Amino acid sequence: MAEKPSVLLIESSVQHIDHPRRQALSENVNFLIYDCSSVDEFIHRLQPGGTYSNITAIIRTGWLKAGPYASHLVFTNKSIVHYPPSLKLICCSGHGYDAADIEALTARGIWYCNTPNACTEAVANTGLSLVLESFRYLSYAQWCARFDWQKSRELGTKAVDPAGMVLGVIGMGDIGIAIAQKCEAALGMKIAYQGPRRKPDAEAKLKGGAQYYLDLLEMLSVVDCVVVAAPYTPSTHHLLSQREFRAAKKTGLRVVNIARGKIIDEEALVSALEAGQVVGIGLDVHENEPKVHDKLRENWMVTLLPHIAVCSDTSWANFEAGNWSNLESFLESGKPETPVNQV
Ligand SMILES: O=C(O)C(=O)CO
Repeated sequence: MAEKPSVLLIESSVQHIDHPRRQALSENVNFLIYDCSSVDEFIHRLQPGGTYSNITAIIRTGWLKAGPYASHLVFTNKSIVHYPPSLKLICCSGHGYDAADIEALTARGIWYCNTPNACTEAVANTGLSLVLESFRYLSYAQWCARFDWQKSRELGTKAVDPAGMVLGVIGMGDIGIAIAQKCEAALGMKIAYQGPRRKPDAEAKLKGGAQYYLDLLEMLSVVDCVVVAAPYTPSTHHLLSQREFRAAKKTGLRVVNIARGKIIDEEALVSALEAGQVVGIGLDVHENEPKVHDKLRENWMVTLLPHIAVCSDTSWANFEAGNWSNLESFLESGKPETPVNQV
């Protein structure tokens, strides 16, 4: 009888476990549980004769930012060069895959799968709340309710309702569209978007359509709030910086980021906030996570979250289902369902 393929599970401390499906899979594969205390130990176990030397797949059930192994960058070239020839598939929960070296994996003939759409709803809900926060400063109001009721009275002249205002979405992918739909439907906002190409299909998903801008500065000069929903790549590094904040409308720009922290130059954001070019901020992601910029922490116009846009049991159930579907499809046909690369 042929030996069952070995699958290494990198479990997250936060996860939703579908026991029957996992049990069914364990009849066909031999699950190994990742319990290395460092990347060096992981590399050691990948060597011939090591516990992980003949694995076929790695499944990371939490997304790259979560769980006890968050700092183990096991999908970068430091580890990839040591992967055994048997390894053909990596499945990782989450939407973004900037923390994995896709080029090096492809060159080694290894599929890499994310779980597209598993967390679109969760991240878009967070985007919607941060957009509202950036206009209404409710996290500050909550602080006032707890510690200084009287201070909250100033909000009567400072907070603004977003109905009729323009939201500019950078990156009109699934998550960008979902945020735009929610902000249009719930807050009555008009939608503009920027990206490398016009997306008529996305525009058709919005009742009032959406105005496309190829040029970011042009879009920033007309929007009241900008939400970053683009992937992090070398070309989106510090996409929003001094020059972009200077292009903002004189009434001030609100800035929301649910994508990746390094897309915004945080020093430039702080300067723009201090100069009044930016008048409201909602950040789920930060330039140097888990560090949060001190000047942002201190400012009442800023709502800060610890990269939790994705965190709901709904997302975790979807993550797990997506990973198992990819593994099952790979075992059946040699090709997973949602690879981000072609091998
Ligand atoms: O899924 C991801 O990549 C996230 O960072 C969600 O917040």
